Order: sequence, then structure tokens, then C-alpha cells
Amino acid sequence: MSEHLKVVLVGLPGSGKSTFGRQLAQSLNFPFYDLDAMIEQKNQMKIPDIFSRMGEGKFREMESEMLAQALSYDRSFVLASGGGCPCFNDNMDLINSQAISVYLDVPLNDISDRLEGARIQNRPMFQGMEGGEIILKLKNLLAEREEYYNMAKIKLSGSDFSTELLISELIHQLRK
Ligand SMILES: Nc1ncnc2c1ncn2[C@@H]1O[C@H](COP(=O)(O)OP(=O)(O)OP(=O)(O)O)[C@@H](O)[C@H]1O
Ligand SMILES: O=C(O)C1=C[C@@H](O)[C@@H](O)[C@H](O)C1
Ligand SMILES: [Mg+2]
Repeated sequence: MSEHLKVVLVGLPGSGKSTFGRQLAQSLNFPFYDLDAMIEQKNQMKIPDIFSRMGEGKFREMESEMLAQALSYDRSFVLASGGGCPCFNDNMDLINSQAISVYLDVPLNDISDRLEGARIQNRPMFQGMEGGEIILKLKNLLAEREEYYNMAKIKLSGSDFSTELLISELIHQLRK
């Protein structure tokens, strides 16, 4: 690993990677990158349009390429990955070789409440769903993905995370 501190947040869609990632970056005075936003910017297209026009396979290919590009930045940063990113193309191994990964392990009921209140049309995994359907989808995604998320070096469980606590865990990891 380089002398820079690279932090990558992983977790289910709606677990708060973008929201908490931005807060963490601000506390550390690091730049914040959002992998989904980087892919949208490069393609000049929203994620749901990329899924519908190019297909999920192409999206996953671009996601892995963008991840490798972001991880190679010669500086410290906080990166919010996409919800599915760790589970394709050995991405979690790549993340762990270059950065400290953090899994945001949030109760499914809380994620479901958030997604119902959020702009769900921007999340192709949940389009047209509500209430019970969202919970069911989250349960299925977690069953498929938990083994990858659990490869993260730090796991934060709960629904509201403290940047101070994570910073002390990051320092602990760096001393290992
Ligand atoms: N701690 C929190 N308490 C309440 N609501 C939150 C919290 N963190 C995030 N949210 C809200 O939950 C929604 C999802 O958060 P966010 O977009 O940060 O998740 P994400 O993990 O980046 O999702 P995605 O994988 O889809 O990009 C947003 O509407 C956000 O405002
Ligand atoms: O959970 C997923 O597979 C996804 C989550 C989002 O962050 C985006 O990367 C995209 O909508 C796919
Ligand atoms: Mg996000």
C-alpha cells in the first residue's frame, strides 16, 4: 500500500456510502470521489440509462475500469464505491490491495425506509418497487453480496456512523 490513506466504502445501495463518505472526507480534509458519479460523468449518462442502453455487463466492465483508475490516484482520498462493485471481477481484492475498505452494515429496515424516501428512479436495482418489495430485494442482494462486503478491513454496524470512531479505527489499521 502507498504512503497515502485511501479509504473505500462498500455496502448495499442506500447504506449511506455517498452521504457518510462525503462527511468522512470533509473531516479528514481529503477529496471525496463517488464511483457511480465518475461513471456517469465519463459516459455523460445516468446509471439507469447505462443499464438500459448498454446492459449490466457493460456497466460492470466500466465500473471495474473506473475503480482501478480511482485507486491509482497518487493521493489520499475517500471513495464511495457502487453497491455491487465489490462483488464483480475480483474488485474487492483490488480494493484491499490499495486501500482500507469499510463496510457500512446497516439494518435492512432502515435502508428500506431511506430508499422509499429517496429518488428511487436513480437506482435501477429498485425501480418501481415499494415497501415489502424493497426489503425482499435487499435481503436477496445481501445474501449474494455479504461474503464480499465482509472482506472489508473495517465493518461499521448500525444506522448512524461517527466519523470520529471510524478515524480512530483507520489509525488503528494503519498501525498494524
Ligand atoms: N445516517 C443516515 N440517516 C438517515 N438517512 C440517511 C443516512 N445516510 C444516508 N441517508 C439517506 O439515505 C439515502 C441513501 O444514501 P446514500 O445515497 O448515501 O447511499 P449509498 O450507499 O451511496 O447508495 P447507492 O449505492 O445507491 O449509491 C439518501 O437519501 C440519504 O440522504
Ligand atoms: O447495487 C448495485 O448493483 C448498484 C448500486 C449503485 O451504486 C450503482 O452502482 C448501480 O445502480 C448498481
Ligand atoms: Mg451512492
